Amino acid sequence: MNEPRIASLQRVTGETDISVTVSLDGTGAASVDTGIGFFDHMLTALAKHGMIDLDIVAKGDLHIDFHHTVEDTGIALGQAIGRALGDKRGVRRFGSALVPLDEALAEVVVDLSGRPFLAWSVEFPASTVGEMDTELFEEFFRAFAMAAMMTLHVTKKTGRNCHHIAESAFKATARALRMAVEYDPRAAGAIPSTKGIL
Ligand SMILES: O=P(O)(O)OC[C@@H](O)[C@@H](O)c1cnc[nH]1
Repeated sequence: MNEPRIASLQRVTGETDISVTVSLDGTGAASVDTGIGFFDHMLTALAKHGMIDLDIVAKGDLHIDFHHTVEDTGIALGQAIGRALGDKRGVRRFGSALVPLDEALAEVVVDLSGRPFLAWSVEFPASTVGEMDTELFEEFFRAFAMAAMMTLHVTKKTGRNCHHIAESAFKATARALRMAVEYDPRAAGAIPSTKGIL
């Protein structure tokens, strides 16, 4: 326990080429280049508020649309976080956060369960924000949760501005994840599951 939880990987398909490095015990330093400005802004917020150092370079078939790049970034990031977590010995496992951005309020609950699941309850009043289709946020979070083998509930409590709604969801995910991956001082290095593995 308390070994540096760092993971790097590269995921290459016929559609995307994505390199990710994560450090779960970082300061929230981020270097993100996906070719999609708003997405970079969201991933930078995820790093900052999750206190996860994040280095992402994603090259994708953006001439088609942003779908493959957004989804595959979720897969690669989720895989890297899952790899950095290892056996999850001594972690809190559960995390939750309510985070506003102006009129928007998002609630996120994370369980590092090993059972991948996304419960998405976020409606956007418009179909785009920046140059991104708002429907892609669900694709990102689903891919991320599946690849990280976590249970993830993302709920919009309220909100009207799409930028605010999206950013509150990413920030709440960051804070919930930060709580879940942190070491529990009372866990004494135990696996936080009655079945002995996660
Ligand atoms: O974390 P802060 O909200 O202090 O800063 C980021 C935020 O100001 C900026 O991303 C934003 C403000 N309104 C929409 N987005």
